[in-house]
Parts: sequence; C-alpha cells; structure tokens
Amino acid sequence: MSMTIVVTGASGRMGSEVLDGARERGMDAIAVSRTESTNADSKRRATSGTDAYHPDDLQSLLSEYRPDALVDFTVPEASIEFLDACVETGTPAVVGTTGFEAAELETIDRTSDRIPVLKAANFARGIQTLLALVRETAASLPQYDVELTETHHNGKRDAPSGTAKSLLEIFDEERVHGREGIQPRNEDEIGVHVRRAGNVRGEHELLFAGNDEVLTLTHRAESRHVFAAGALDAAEWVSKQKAGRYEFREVLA
Ligand SMILES: NC(=O)C1=CN([C@@H]2O[C@H](COP(=O)(O)OP(=O)(O)OC[C@H]3O[C@@H](n4cnc5c(N)ncnc54)[C@H](OP(=O)(O)O)[C@@H]3O)[C@@H](O)[C@H]2O)C=CC1
Ligand SMILES: O=C(O)C1=N[C@H](C(=O)O)C[C@H](O)C1
Repeated sequence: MSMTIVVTGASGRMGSEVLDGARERGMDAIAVSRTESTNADSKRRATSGTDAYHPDDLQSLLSEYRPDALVDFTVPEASIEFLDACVETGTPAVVGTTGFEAAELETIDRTSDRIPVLKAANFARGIQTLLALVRETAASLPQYDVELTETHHNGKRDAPSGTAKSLLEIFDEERVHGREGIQPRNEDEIGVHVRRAGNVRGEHELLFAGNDEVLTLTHRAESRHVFAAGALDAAEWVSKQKAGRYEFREVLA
C-alpha cells in the first residue's frame, strides 16, 4: 500500500520540492500551508484535488488521515508546534528545518520520547560522507588551520547553516565568525564564513592548511531534489520505527 505523508511549509522552496518528489514516488502527499501554494501545479497534483490545509487544522488533519509521517521544512517556531500535533496523534516526524535554539532542541529531544523523530540539517547523502571525511582529516592533520565557508541562496534566514553547525561540532576550536580590522588568527580557532547570494542551493567547504599545503573538502548541492529525496527516504524509514530520536545516517546504513 502506498504511503501517506503530510508536508508542512508546502509553499516553500523545500516543501514544494518534497510534494513533487512524493508524487513521483506514488505517495499520497497532503499539503499544509498558511498561504496559497506558490506552486499551484505541485499542490493540485500532490494533494489529489484538494487544496492545502491550514496549519491550524494540522492536529485534526493528522487524526483523520493517520499519515505514515509528517515532513517539515519550515521555521523553528512552527516546527515545534507541528511536533506537538505529531505527539498528540502519534505521527512519526521528519524535521529538515534548521536554526533551532538550544531550548527548542531540548523540546525535540523530549518529543522523541513519545514519537519517532528524525531531524537532519542536510538530507543530501554526500553530506554524510563529508562528515566522515572531515572527522578523518581533522584526526590525521591536527596541527592544520581549519576554515569553514558555506554559501546559500539569498533567501536563507539562519546563519551559519545547520549543516555548518553539524560540521563545526567535530572541532573543539573556538569559532570566529568572519574577521574584521586587526584580528590575527589564533592557533586554536576555526574561522567560519557565511555567504548569501543568488540561488545557490547549498555549498559547504572545509579548508585545512599547514605544512605548505592546502586540502579542501567541498560538498555542493546542485538542486533541492537531493534534499527532498533524502527526506522522503527518511520518511519511509522513520514510519517503521518506534519512538526515539534518529539520525539520517541510520537511514543510509
Ligand atoms: N535538512 C535539509 O536537507 C534542508 C533544510 N532546509 C531548511 O528548511 C527550512 C525551510 O527552507 P526553505 O524551504 O528554503 O524556506 P522557505 O522560506 O522557502 O519555506 C518555508 C515555509 O515555511 C512556512 N512557514 C514560514 N514561517 C512559518 C510560520 N511562522 N508558521 C508556519 N509556517 C511557516 C511557509 O510555508 P507556508 O506559507 O506554506 O505556510 C514557508 O513557505 C530552513 O530551515 C532550511 O534551512 C532547506 C533545505 C534542505
Ligand atoms: O536553507 C537551505 O537552503 C539549506 N539549508 C540546510 C542548512 O541550513 O544546512 C541544508 C542545505 O544546505 C540547504
């Protein structure tokens, strides 16, 4: 039997991509949006003739349709509200939203005591490999200076990106966000550089320099399809799990 998913933030760059991807997989995808979808085509096709539902109706929608999972790409405050509705209805959740504060992350952890929650800052498969390569490189070149640069489209709200934060967790060094004026580099710092321009889908680069050599590790997403495909893989996987907090790498294992 085909899966049913609910997609919040359905009018967004990611939400509309997830709706399209779900339909391509033959899933029944129900759109949730505060605004009329900007992507009329995907809304019409993905919701089998019905319009997008308003987030205020989410809990009753989840109770009525009993979807296999909810997929959320919105903003932190909305994600937290949507997770409440998932808890109330026992709906597994995939959270792609980034930019959560520490207290919100704790709330998500508590939520996962009640329902399966898979949260990932980046659903591109290559990012899992980048994380592994960065861990390995940091361990084998401990004396090298490290600088991280991320580039995204001009509509992105949070900075640094959620992916950059995941990469930074690998390092103990103090983070220095950009530099200005007289600011010589300390041995124990990692420079973090954020660029916002055009419609860049998402690029993350780690530069390691020392010993008269430079090593760079770069991941570049070339379309949002890659994120949507990973999120849908995650939805299929999480719908079969018991309550708990899960990582995207578990889906790929
Ligand atoms: N994990 C991953 O692989 C990826 C994560 N992201 C993350 O996903 C999130 C969304 O990105 P993107 O799609 O580009 O953003 P958009 O701004 O294009 O879309 C976000 C959507 O969220 C909804 N929304 C915004 N504010 C609220 C609110 N206060 N209450 C309820 N709904 C709200 C809106 O949809 P509507 O009007 O329909 O309600 C909006 O269209 C970001 O945090 C981004 O970093 C992005 C790409 C990949
Ligand atoms: O907002 C985006 O677009 C993206 N956000 C994610 C992040 O913050 O890491 C993932 C991806 O880079 C695209």
